Amino acid sequence: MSLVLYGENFNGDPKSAQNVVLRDPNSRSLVVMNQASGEISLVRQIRGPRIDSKISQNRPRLLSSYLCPQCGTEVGTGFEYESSPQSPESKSGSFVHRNYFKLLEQNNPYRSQQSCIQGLSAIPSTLFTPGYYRRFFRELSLLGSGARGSVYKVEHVLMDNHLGVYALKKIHIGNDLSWLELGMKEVKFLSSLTHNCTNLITYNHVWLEMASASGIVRASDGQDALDSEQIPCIFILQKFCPGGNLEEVIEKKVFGRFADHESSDERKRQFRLKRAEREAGTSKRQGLTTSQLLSIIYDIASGLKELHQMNIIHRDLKPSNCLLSEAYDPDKLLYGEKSFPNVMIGDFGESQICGQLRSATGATGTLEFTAPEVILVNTKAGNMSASLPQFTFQSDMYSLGMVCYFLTFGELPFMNDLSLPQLKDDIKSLQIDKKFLLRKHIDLQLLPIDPKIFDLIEILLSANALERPTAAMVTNTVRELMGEIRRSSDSQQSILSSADIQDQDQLSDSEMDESALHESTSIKTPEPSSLSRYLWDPYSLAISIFTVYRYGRSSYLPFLSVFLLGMSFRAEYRVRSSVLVAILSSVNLAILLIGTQLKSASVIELD
Ligand SMILES: Nc1ncnc2c1ncn2[C@@H]1O[C@H](COP(=O)(O)OP(=O)(O)OP(=O)(O)O)[C@@H](O)[C@H]1O
Repeated sequence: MSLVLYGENFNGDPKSAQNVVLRDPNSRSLVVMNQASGEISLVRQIRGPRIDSKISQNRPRLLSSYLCPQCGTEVGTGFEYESSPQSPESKSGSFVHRNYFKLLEQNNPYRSQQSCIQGLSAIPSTLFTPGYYRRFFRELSLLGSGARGSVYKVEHVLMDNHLGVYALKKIHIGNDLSWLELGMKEVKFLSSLTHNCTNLITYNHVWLEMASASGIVRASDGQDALDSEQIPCIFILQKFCPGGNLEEVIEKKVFGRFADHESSDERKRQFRLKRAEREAGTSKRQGLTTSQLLSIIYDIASGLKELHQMNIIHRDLKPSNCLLSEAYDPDKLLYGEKSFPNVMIGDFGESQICGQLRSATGATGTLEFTAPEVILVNTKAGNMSASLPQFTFQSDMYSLGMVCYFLTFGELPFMNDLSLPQLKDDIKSLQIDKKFLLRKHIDLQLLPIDPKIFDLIEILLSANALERPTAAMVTNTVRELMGEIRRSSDSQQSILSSADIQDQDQLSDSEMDESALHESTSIKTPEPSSLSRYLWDPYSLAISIFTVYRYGRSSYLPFLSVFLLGMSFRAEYRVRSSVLVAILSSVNLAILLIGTQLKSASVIELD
């Protein structure tokens, strides 16, 4: 997609044609590039309709006035620009041209000043872009650190204007071409995602720059050993996901576990809260609901499907590499039309093209999520790449199965603190079947879920790679399951609305899941309220008729009995009135027995 700017500035002379390379609706700014000179300038909207509101209404053309923030002159009154309506960015109102950050790099006046890296022999100095990071970005916070580098939340700043938030991965490569190669591998895969994928993290730009080595090597006294050192780094700018990673969200917000970095006050507060809930009997069952699980599995499988269609094997799929497009709130039921925020797969540092031979180092992704057939046991040094078991699309599907297991139980099927060889043995001998999963789910007293999810986990974690479904098959299965749940909740809702509107108001997501669970297991266990309806109602009717017939108006019992009968037909009193009807029938029975005994005693006396 491209935006073509025309209007006063475009007078038919192609030399003066301008391209909009970035549009930020928040600051009402456009960055425009002169096609002929490659020069970049920033303009801000001062008059006219808001650019985001109009674009979202699918109105392709706008008339606006813009101000040059540098000299303050009003420029381009009457600018019009067009946007392709199918562009995903145009829906959200923001737009970043694919080459925008590259264009900025070319506009960087410091590009030629590379004296500081002349001493480096291995990496050619022409590959560096000194000052680019400091000039165009402001570091907001550290998002996390992985095996190869740290990820920061950064704000893109141009001429003191804030133009969007990004995630920036900084990998210290030192003076080592092999590390550079590894870093570039990630970029190569990221850059093959040319279109905007809903379930894959897209990348914006990559460059090399010298950066502080602070925090990399610490001396024994805890001080930074390389504090003042500047070492070569690879910077990878990518889409920022505000919801954080799936591992933290599941552990902390779904299963209520404490994070390592949580303060002791916060731990105490959460502990007290849980204890109070337990004592008050209000503690909720833990776990995700069926619809939430399906939503996450669908997103990750869709991301994998896209990757596999591009012939790429991810190789390191795990919850910490799955990022959320917005924050998860346990009290929120809907995120747009979904039951969980959109999940995107990131970190392509281990990815490879299908068929490419594995390196002889035998490196795997994170062991717990790695398929048993690609785990190396007793690998001899010098083993040839070709003789090593190779990663496949099916090994990615196994990782998806392990992610599903983690989402369902909040833990993995391996013991903690295993040594590496023990863990490898456990992975190789792992046998997961539906019975085991059902048992575990019951033992952990988690929220009820549709057992078809256990079928899915079982088949994805199959020891035989050929039995595992493809990503496309998983998305189809999940879509069907979602449809079934929707249909069952629709029919349940229509029954409820005709039977009892109040009950319908209280129907929660988890109750819908419970009904789906009963339906699909075909063990038709009636819920308590319907049990009482079928058992108690005819019984209470009979007992009331008997009480009225027996006592007439001579006692208060018939009145009480009719009152309770009426209550038992109201859903919200059904359970309690059943107890009262039971008391009433016991009282009736007692009076009947005492009466019979008194009668027979008086007959004996008379005799
Ligand atoms: N695009 C992003 N948006 C928001 N947060 C991100 C983004 N990318 C990464 N993060 C955060 O930074 C953390 C570190 O990411 P990184 O990919 O470097 O390592 P990792 O996947 O956690 O570990 P490893 O390198 O061992 O695979 C992630 O766990 C995530 O919380």
